[in-house]
Amino acid sequence: MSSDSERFAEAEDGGPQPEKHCGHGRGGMGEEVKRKEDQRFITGRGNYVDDIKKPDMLHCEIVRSPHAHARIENIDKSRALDVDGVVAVLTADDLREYDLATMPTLMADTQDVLVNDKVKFQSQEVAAVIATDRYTAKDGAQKVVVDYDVLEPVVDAEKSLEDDAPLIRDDIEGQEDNHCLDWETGDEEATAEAFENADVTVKEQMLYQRLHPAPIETCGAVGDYDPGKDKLTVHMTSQAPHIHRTLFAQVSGIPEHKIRIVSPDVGGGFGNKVPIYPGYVVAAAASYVLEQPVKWVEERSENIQSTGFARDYDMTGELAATDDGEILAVRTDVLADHGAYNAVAQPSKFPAGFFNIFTGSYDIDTAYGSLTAAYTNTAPGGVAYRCSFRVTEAVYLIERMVKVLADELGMDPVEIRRKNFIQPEQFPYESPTGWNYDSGDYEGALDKALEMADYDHYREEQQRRIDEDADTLLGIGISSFTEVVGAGPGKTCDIAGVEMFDSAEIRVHPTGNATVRVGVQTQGQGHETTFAQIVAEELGMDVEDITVEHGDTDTDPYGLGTYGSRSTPVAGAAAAVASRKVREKAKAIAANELEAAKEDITWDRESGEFHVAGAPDRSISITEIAAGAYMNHPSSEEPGLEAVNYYDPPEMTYPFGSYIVVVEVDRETGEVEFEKFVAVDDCGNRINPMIIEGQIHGGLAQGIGTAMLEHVTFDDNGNVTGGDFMNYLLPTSMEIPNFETGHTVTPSPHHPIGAKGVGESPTVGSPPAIVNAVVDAMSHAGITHVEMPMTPDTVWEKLDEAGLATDPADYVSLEFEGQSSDGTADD
Ligand code: PCD
Ligand SMILES: [Cu+]
Repeated sequence: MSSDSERFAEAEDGGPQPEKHCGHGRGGMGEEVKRKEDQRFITGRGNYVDDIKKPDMLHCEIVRSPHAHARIENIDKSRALDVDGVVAVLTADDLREYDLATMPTLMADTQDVLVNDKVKFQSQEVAAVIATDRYTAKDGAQKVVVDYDVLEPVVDAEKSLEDDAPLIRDDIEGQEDNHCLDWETGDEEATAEAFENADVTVKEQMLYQRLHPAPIETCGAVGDYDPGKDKLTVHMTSQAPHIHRTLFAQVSGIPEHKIRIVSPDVGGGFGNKVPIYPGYVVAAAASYVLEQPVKWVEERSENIQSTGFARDYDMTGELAATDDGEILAVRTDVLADHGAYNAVAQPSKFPAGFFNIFTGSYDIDTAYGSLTAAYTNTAPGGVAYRCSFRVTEAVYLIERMVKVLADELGMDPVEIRRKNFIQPEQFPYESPTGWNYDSGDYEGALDKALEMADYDHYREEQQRRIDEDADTLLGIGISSFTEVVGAGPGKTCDIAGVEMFDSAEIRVHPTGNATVRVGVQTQGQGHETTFAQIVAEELGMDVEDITVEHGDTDTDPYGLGTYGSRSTPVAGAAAAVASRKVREKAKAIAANELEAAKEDITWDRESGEFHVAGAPDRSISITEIAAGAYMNHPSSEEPGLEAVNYYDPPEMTYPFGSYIVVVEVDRETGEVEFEKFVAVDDCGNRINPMIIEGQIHGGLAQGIGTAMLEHVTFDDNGNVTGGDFMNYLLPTSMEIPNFETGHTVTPSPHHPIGAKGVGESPTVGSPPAIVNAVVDAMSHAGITHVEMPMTPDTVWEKLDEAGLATDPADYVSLEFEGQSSDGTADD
């Protein structure tokens, strides 16, 4: 560990800490503490929204449109109301009375809670049936008769922008076509000039297909209005409870202090649980109106078909370079499908998210990007699926283009990266599109990955197979990505106007243990462990003596929630700063107890104790100090021992990594198998290496799903043809290879404990490595790109195009050998 920790000096009393804290054994920074929360999860004692039971609780089922585009002519509730046990049927007309027929999206568009007039995507929410149990609610939902005037749908962004496309948003005044927004970044003229003067230019079009984040737990809510206290409690699957409370207050007119949002255990979020969905509003509104708790929980296909999708960026990338591989400029143009409403989930001043980080890990002088977004008759979305607001799309673009350029120049993709990397001494580095990278050592991570992957050996093996015309081809793909995570600062990043800071509150109790409350919300990341580790490190406490709470707006300090890998960069910083505030006060109490001056008290990180300078034997632990704070507090201080910090980050953090993937491509079937999968990540100082390892494994699995299997598809009638797990293919353990992980440590210079986020890195970084590998297997025959998901038929078509496919006739005759023409075995 020493070489890592030598990279930075430990600032006096609390600067960035070495990666592994020499094992003082209290479960602080760098220790592989087992996850505290797993005790309840693995013994079946988790408490998810659907586990919540309330006396007199009603159940809600949503009636959804079978059509993608249709005007509602009539809704007949009567047969549903006749069903025994059905209590109410709600439509937009009922919600309008309470001003709840529509709700704002995160980008300030207006979305129907229940369809007001016109259905705009298949599975849109039309009516809600409330009944005494879920089965009765479902029976009732089937008896709601809706008359639709079916309209022509358009589910393709390019077609939706054609002149004769049907108008989707006739509810927006003055809207005459399906154009949603335009955006641009960088210097168009300078970029055009660089392209004109370059030795070489390359261009490639690539679709980052529509994906579904697919958490194990679907979305759900229990609305619970208490007329006695005039208070509305909503238990819901939320990645951002506080901002959801603020939005609920703004939409409903109920004062914010009369609303409590509780996010209990959440079974995966992945960005899917950032937006507000109509179901939440309906459950809350129904409980308010009926004065009884109302539960709504989605089914799987409802979740896939109607909640926030991700990506759907059709991108054109271009690079301009010198003959010897120096990249001079990047240009990109994007056609984005935003679905029926502009409901992308990102800071409000960033209509294309953080896509303009598309210069990646490279020191490129000139860049220009433009984007057009369109409305289509598909569910709204553009959520940051394991992605810091479109950084995934940006990383895919640049890492694919670097491979395209390397092939064009006949250069090794390693060499071209080395030639263009931003160098360690260039940090802080300002990119041509205005990003301020905090720190990085890209070559260090790549070198480590190359060594782990046995790169040279696989290059030789690749050539051998080409020379010998072998049945399988080998491909080696690299991705050296940079992420940008930890939104704020508040002055540039906000959600619905609220600045993106985060918070932590620490209360040390009289007997020496502590409760920590944070404004972020875990969905499986292990915050109950890692936040306790930060406080244990900073206060010299044992990790077992610290309980972390989150997800209750009545008790936790206000925060913006967990997504965009922001918990560690922002709330993690708040936890460290709050701890240091407690430590300051602890010094005053220590001085009182030890009968010394406060200025003479120092804190020793190793022992976790406070002592009088120059007299290490006169020391006192945080437990004794806690007692002193309540039982013998100095007159200079208030009693008690607690602190709160609201942290507005000065900058985001820039984790990075290098992934190397080796694949074998079967020339006969187009099947791709993973030979080797190496992932080297750098997230600065590491809190819990075991949790990080888990984060990387999970995220790589999702990267493989993206590259190989997943796609939400539609037919021309607007039917979702990829809307259930029979058709939307998630990877299982069968498809996942053995991962070899490694790390380097480049601390964030501005973060109180030198940490950067890591949760998204593997999903952001791996798809281009995988695609680069498959392309690499065929690039000697002129193939420059393969679209995701790279199913066997997609790959086989490319093999065929390149003249590399084994004759399909051989394949067919082999298959039917020994069989008679009617398909029965002839023995
Ligand atoms: N340096 C460092 C960093 C980090 N860490 C750790 O790791 C984790 C993570 O972190 P981060 O990066 O900060 O992040 P967060 O914020 O916490 O989280 C978030 C992420 O996370 C991930 N992961 C996960 N896991 C799980 N289990 N589940 C889930 O759901 C999930 N999701 C996903 C996503 S998608 Mo978005 O929302 O789309 O935007 S974003 C995201 C945590 O526990 C922490 O503490 C450590 O240790 N160290
Ligand atoms: Cu994205």
